[in-house]
Amino acid sequence: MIARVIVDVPSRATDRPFDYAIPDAMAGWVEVGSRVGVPFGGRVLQGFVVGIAPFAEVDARKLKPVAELLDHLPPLSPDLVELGQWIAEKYCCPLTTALQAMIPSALKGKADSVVRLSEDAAAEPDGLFVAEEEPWLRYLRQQGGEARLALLQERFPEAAASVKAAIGRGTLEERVSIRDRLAVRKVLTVYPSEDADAVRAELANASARAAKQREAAQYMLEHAEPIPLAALAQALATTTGTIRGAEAKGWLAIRETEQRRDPYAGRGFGKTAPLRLTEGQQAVYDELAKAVDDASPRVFLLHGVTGSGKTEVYLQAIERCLKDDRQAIVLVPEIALTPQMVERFKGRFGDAVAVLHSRLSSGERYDEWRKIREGRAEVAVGARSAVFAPFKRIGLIIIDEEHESSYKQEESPKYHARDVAVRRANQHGAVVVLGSATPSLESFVAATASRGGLETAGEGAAAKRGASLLPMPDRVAGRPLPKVHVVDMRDELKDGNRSMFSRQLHEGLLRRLERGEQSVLLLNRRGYSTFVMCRSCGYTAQCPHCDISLTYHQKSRALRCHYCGHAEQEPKACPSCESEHIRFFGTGTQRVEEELAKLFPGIRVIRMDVDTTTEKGSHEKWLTQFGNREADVLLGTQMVAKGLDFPYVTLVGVIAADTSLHLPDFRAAEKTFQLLTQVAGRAGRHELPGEVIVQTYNPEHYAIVSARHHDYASFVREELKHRRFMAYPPFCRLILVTLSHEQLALVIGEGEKLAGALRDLARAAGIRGSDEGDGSRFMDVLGPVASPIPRMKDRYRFQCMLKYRGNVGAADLLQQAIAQLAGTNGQPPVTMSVDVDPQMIL
Ligand SMILES: Nc1ncnc2c1ncn2[C@@H]1O[C@H](COP(=O)(O)OP(=O)(O)OP(=O)(O)O)[C@@H](O)[C@H]1O
Ligand SMILES: [Zn+2]
Repeated sequence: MIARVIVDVPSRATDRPFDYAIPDAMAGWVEVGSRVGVPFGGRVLQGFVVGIAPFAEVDARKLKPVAELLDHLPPLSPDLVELGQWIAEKYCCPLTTALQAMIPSALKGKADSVVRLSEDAAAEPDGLFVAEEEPWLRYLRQQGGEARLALLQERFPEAAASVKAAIGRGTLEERVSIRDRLAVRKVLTVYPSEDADAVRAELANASARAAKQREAAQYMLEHAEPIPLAALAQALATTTGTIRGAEAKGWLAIRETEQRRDPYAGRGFGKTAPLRLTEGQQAVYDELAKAVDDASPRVFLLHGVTGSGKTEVYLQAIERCLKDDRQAIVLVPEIALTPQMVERFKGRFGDAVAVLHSRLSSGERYDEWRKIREGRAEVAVGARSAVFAPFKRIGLIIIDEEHESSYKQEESPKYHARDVAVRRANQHGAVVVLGSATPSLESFVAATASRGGLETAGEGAAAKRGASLLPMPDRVAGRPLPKVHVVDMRDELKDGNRSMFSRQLHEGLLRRLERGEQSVLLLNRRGYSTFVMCRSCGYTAQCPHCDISLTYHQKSRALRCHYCGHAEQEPKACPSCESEHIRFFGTGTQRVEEELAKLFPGIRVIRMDVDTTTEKGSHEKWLTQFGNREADVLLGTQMVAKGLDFPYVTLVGVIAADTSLHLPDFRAAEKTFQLLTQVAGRAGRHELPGEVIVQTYNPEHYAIVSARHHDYASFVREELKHRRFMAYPPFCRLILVTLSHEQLALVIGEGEKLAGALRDLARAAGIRGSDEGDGSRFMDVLGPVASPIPRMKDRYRFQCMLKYRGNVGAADLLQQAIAQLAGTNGQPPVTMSVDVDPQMIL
């Protein structure tokens, strides 16, 4: 049999399967999805098996064999391999990049070639046909018979030929060594002897000298439960050596066993019972339950206002799915993976829940992933990549806060978890639930297009099959949505208030302090920067490697570049005019914190932003403290806007609603509306009524007006008008290509060539521009133009944008165009990064 293998070299030239013979010893073990080591270009590389075939496409005698099989259980299943192929095509990336994205990082590791003396050769030096005194052989023996091939070649360049010859004869075996060999944590564990009676008899006769060994044996007889060696030694106040002595006598056994790392070990999750659903919840649940039972792929958009009880509906739908003996995946934004959220799922489904997110160590992630792979979990709760959870029979995939841009991966493969989920659900006959209080326009249009007759690009995730809209317009228990006040900051200035707090917000905070209630303050820092500017000449500090201002960090008194990490000391005088009137500008969370302390002496503030949440577990710690009412104010960036449910929060303040409104991004208004609605939803979720104060310089902007009235429908109506007029998604689709290189002229030249090639290809395929036909099927090639950040890490950046609609095969045309630019090595002379359906146009 033949294995068709994708080697782990992410380049265009190697992006196809290569055939290898499956040795007899591995027959039946090598499957689609297996990870193998294969000889490739003089080395042994890691690869994935993507096909098994009876015959090779090349001369079978020239075929090399698979060198080794790397796992007991294949890390990927055939359906995941197929999903990977779909991702590679749709998002224009090498297949190996797509497959690597599906496995935990502990399994990734760089593959290294290792050589080892074969057993025969080690026993019989003559078999090597190499003089025993050859330095490399001596070295290898000193190393216990094994060394990295690259290291051996580097140390003994003159011996390259004789090493190669030894490999050829098989006296030196070449293997792949991958770090994951260490990924499973093993501990030495003590087991009771299998023949307890014999041990008892011996203990009765043994001399008194081995008292501690007897004690250990006695302990194991009494407890009969395996215990880690170190723990037993500690419990008996003795050494591990003593216990090994008891093992030597046959009184107990010591074995290496795996120790599973459970990130939530030792934390009790109180078991919760299903709540009695409200009428609104029941109606939605009934629809979902029916679809889950049908087991045919469906997509639902659950549009439920904040606090409408979406999570309870998810929980009960999952329960239904598990009863049908199928598994469920729940995706939540990384930021929302708070203990609160995890608790709700663990509380309902206990140990059947595996949790996957980036704040776990890679070992913990690996163990949680294996819990799924080995069938010990039924529900996976996690961020974006949990969409690849290796379940066999998926019945339900839930995407909470489906509008969140963090579902789009920013590095290759640049996939959107929502689209991948819909595809995966099709493979499994599963139901997808997209839940949000503020659905993305793409999903909303897909769910209403069939009824409202809106013509759209029609290829979005939800549009594929036509999503069904499930509304939940009311909060649980008839609680009202909080009242939203909009404060015009221009009036504050006119009335002589120069503070960052309006009089109304100041007053609101004061009242909460008096009443012992809590407040959440949001400073949307995106688009903000705390930059350094000279008041005399207007100089601003720029990164020497990137065209972007440096950001001031007060703690270290340093200026840092957020793109390349460049750091420098805060200047004492302006480097340009030597004036001393140089200072930092902008309103970071740090400054708000200082201002709060000044205005409200004794106020207890928890600040949550990238600077205060880098440490593992810090995010949790802050929220627990706030939940225990150890602080009056929770101040932070976007991360305070999502998913939090605290009963004593009665005031939400938005310090500057405009910061995201004026970004050079066609989604700016949508992002602003979503953020305001989400953060407003944190107030008054329980008995105490809530109030929201939004400060802005644009009180008449429709994003702010609609948020003020909790009016999603009017926002969408207005926003769709703009999108249609500008021909932006969801009325078209986009592909962004960014070209980068150290040489400016080369970037521009290649950009021109790429755009030219694309236009020619489109014309040849009979695809017209947006201004030519009726607009139902077109493709425009925009650019090349300089990227919004035209230089990053000393590389110049230009971009081309494909704007298209209808079935034009844009990704395919792009691949062809890039291939035309490629040199003999298969790569174009500049770096090209492709982003299909970009979320950010930066
Ligand atoms: N059927 C019910 N009966 C009583 N309480 C409920 C019910 N369903 C949900 N709740 C409670 O209502 C509150 C809000 O529910 P939940 O957090 O699920 O809303 P949500 O729609 O997910 O909100 P958001 O989108 O704002 O995060 C929670 O405290 C939850 O325990
Ligand atoms: Zn920089």
